[in-house]
Amino acid sequence: MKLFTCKQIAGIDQLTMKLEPVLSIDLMERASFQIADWVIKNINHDWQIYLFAGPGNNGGDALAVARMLAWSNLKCTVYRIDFGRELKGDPVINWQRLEEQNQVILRKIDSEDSIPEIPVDAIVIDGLFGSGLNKPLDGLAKEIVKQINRSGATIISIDIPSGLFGEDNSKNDLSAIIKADHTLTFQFPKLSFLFPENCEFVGDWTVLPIGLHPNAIEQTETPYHFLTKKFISGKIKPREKFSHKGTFGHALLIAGSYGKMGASVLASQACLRSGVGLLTSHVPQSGYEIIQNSVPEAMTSIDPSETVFSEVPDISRYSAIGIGPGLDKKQETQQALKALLQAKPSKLVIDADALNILSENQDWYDLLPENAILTPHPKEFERLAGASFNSFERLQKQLQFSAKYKVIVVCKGAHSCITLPDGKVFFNSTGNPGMATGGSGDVLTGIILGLLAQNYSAEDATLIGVYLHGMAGDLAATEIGEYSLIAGDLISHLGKAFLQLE
Ligand SMILES: NC(=O)C1=CN([C@@H]2O[C@H](COP(=O)(O)OP(=O)(O)OC[C@H]3O[C@@H](n4cnc5c(N)ncnc54)[C@H](OP(=O)(O)O)[C@@H]3O)[C@@H](O)[C@H]2O)[C@H](O)CC1
Ligand SMILES: [K+]
Repeated sequence: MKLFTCKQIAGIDQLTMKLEPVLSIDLMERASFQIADWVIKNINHDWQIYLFAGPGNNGGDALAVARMLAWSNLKCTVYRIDFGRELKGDPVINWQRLEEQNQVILRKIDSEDSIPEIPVDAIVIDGLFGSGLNKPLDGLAKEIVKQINRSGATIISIDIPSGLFGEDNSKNDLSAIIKADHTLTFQFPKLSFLFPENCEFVGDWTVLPIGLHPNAIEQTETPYHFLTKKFISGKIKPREKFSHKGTFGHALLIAGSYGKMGASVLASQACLRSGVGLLTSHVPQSGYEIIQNSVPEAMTSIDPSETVFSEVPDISRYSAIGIGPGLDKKQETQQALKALLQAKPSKLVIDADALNILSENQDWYDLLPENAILTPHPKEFERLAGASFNSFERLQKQLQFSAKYKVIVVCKGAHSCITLPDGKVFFNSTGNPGMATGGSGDVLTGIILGLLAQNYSAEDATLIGVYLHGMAGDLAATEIGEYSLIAGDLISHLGKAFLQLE
């Protein structure tokens, strides 16, 4: 699914009105109906509903929602912020319709004294400001937001929590943003919803389709995408009847050191469960028995060192290479990593300690092969590319890094963010907090490696791998919950995840 900036969404609205055609008031009615329908299905009908309406179309939505909730006899009071300016456009029509309906209590807020006290067992519907916010909230608007946040009531935001920008909140006043329990957003999630620091404002979010015109969406260019099941399913290649293990590639995994062999075991198992034909796991001598016993399906390549990776094996036989999990950062490992990069492997995944070694040797970045896949978590990315003030700034750094070194970067987390050298950005839609546990990243490396070896392009191996990894986590969580989830559960649910994509 494409993701757009708020400005672009306004453009898509305009195009929809022209192409469908539909009047703006009717588009507002359609959008508001979706909100009202969700509210009616999801809230306790005995509770008082406080609707807050701002001066623009977000406020217009709130007014229409109030009228629709009254059809179902819900107890609604509308508070319309009054900056002393006349309402304009569609909100005027919706105000008049509410007056005519005469079933909803209508109040205006024109000073701090007129801001209501809101009881805890109330529902607040926040239609103060939406995608048309043009500066941080202050004055009366900020006071209303603070009062709503203080109330402890259940807050449902229309389209976007009031005060939050759809993209960059680096310069925003964070004390002047609604902290919603639920955000009901129109047609597309906004970029800022995907950044962890905004979770306290956005709460749980739901996308409500409002029938924006497919041609308008198609015509509007964007670098931002949200991974969907349909998109990923379309990338999975069927396994042909006459294929054999040679058809599905031979992966080399360089992982594990004395005391950290679990990383090699997990990544090896995940690689095999991702459909690779053959896997060779390169391990130090002390890891030989461990890997043979734990992953009998894998072949082994044994390093001369007893404890760490110290020498690159002949890489010519392998279709893809993965390096990093559990490697440690000993001097001989650092030199061996450099030698591997100098050998210019054509398909490479780099994770964990291999990334940490790189960040301590930044002059090696130029050795990175084109389309190498780097899978840092935010801290590892910070070591690679420097600190960022927030996730939006980090995304800009990530894009620069991908473009400069022509590599794919996966910044792992909730909604893992993937950047490509051509400037495209993909946010993942699968996964859950249960996956924040040791070994989860090793599993991802194994999956991506397995797909790369099967001759998926670096881009596809990354997108499918990230999505599958999260999906396996979601399937595991439905069976055992998030608390008890461990990395091994991701591997044992990979099969079911693949089945869902067929
Ligand atoms: N496709 C869709 O998503 C649809 C969305 N709809 C809804 O429309 C809003 C966007 O509506 P818009 O009128 O563009 O914007 P807002 O309602 O967010 O607010 C604009 C007004 O607010 C004033 N403003 C902006 N920032 C501030 C501020 N910091 N302090 C005070 N006032 C502010 C602005 O006034 P200016 O004079 O400054 O321009 C405007 O008066 C979207 O979010 C959806 O809810 C449609 O209903 C259906 C299609
Ligand atoms: K809002």
